[in-house]
Amino acid sequence: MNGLTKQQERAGHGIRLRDLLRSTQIRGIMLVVLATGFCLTLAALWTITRYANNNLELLGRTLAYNLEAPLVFNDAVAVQSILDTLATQEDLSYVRVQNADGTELGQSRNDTPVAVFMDHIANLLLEQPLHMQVTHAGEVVGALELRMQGRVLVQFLLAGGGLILLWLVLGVLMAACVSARLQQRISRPLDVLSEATRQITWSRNFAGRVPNSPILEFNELTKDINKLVAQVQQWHELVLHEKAELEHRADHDALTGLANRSRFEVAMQKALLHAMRQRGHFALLFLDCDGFKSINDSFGHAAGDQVLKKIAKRLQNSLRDDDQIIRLGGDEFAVVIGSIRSEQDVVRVAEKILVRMAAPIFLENAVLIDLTISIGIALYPQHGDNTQTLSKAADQAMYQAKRQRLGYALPEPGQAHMAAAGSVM
Ligand SMILES: Nc1nc2c(ncn2[C@@H]2O[C@H](COP(=O)(O)OP(=O)(O)OP(=O)(O)O)[C@@H](O)[C@H]2O)c(=O)[nH]1
Repeated sequence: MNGLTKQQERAGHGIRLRDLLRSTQIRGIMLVVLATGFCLTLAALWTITRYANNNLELLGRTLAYNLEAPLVFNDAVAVQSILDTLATQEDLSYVRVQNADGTELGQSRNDTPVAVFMDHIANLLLEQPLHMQVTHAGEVVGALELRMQGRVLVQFLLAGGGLILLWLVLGVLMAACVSARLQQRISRPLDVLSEATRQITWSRNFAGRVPNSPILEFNELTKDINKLVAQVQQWHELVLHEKAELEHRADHDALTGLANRSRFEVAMQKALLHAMRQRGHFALLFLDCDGFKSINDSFGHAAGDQVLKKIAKRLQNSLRDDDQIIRLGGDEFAVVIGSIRSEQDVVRVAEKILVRMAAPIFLENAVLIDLTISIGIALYPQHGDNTQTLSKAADQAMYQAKRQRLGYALPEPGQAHMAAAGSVM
């Protein structure tokens, strides 16, 4: 992993688009620069070589014209004088003049190291030495042999090399500029796109959307991603909704919407813990309808269901929001009331419930039902210090209330039998 950036680690081990674009750009521009430099050099070399060869021939003709008279008179001094003058003025490295018999009448040679070096370069490119005859009135009077120095050629090569180097530097600078521009115009929108996608995935914020891109293709991709995110969002919301519904169904009663038996232990533990911490009290009420079976038998199961729903509603209306109402099953309900200060508080609640339950229940088909309920009350810590003992105490009190038609009952302090209805500890 050494040498890899965090983004590379995240993206795996592939090359980044930005780097790929940059290297492709630089390679492309370098290739163009080198190719054009090479072609230009070839064209220029060809031109200069042709020019130099023509120049050599022109020089030969000029010399031949000037040497015509001295050669007719076989005047070696005049020949040498012309050679000295012309060879130093022109770019010549070697000139030799012979008369018609082949006798040498004059010679000029530049032997300096620079001239010798340039001579070698000129020999590579030019067709030399140039041999030329000197004629007079149609007769050959002598011959010339001459070579160019190649100074101009070397100057051209140096200048050309410098230009190519400059061209290369400019090419690299151009590549860097183009690459930076590309990064701005392609990589940045792509970075924005991938960052937004990553944010949505990581934060699971499916309400988020990828912003539009100035590049058409990226924009199409953005639209597709956003469509996909919208679908995922819908799916996610559906899953969340179903999950919530399943969770609700798991601990709620389908008929009344109250918490079901699975919540009873949780509610009791919560109330116990709170009361123990606060050194306070709480109450458990067990409620059971009297003769509910006869309602089912007389009016049908659907009517029984309606009655159970009304009872649940009346219980909710009689209690505070933070009191837990649980349907234990059938016609049995439990109520856990926290923050009880005294027994009178619970008694008042039980009486309030009984008053509400005493009102007749009207069913849809104009059936009127009179229903009574029995309530058993147990208080923490007086009647038990855990769920089991409190449940047992409340249950026994409820049966006591039912048997004696008391409405509600509490266990007597320190006794196995139940307290009488309305008794105060
Ligand atoms: N309609 C309806 N009836 C139910 C439901 N659950 C249980 N029951 C019925 O409720 C009745 C409860 O009967 P019991 O436990 O004998 O209660 P009861 O008739 O009130 O008798 P006591 O409690 O002794 O007064 C049974 O007939 C059950 O079939 C329900 O969800 N809907």
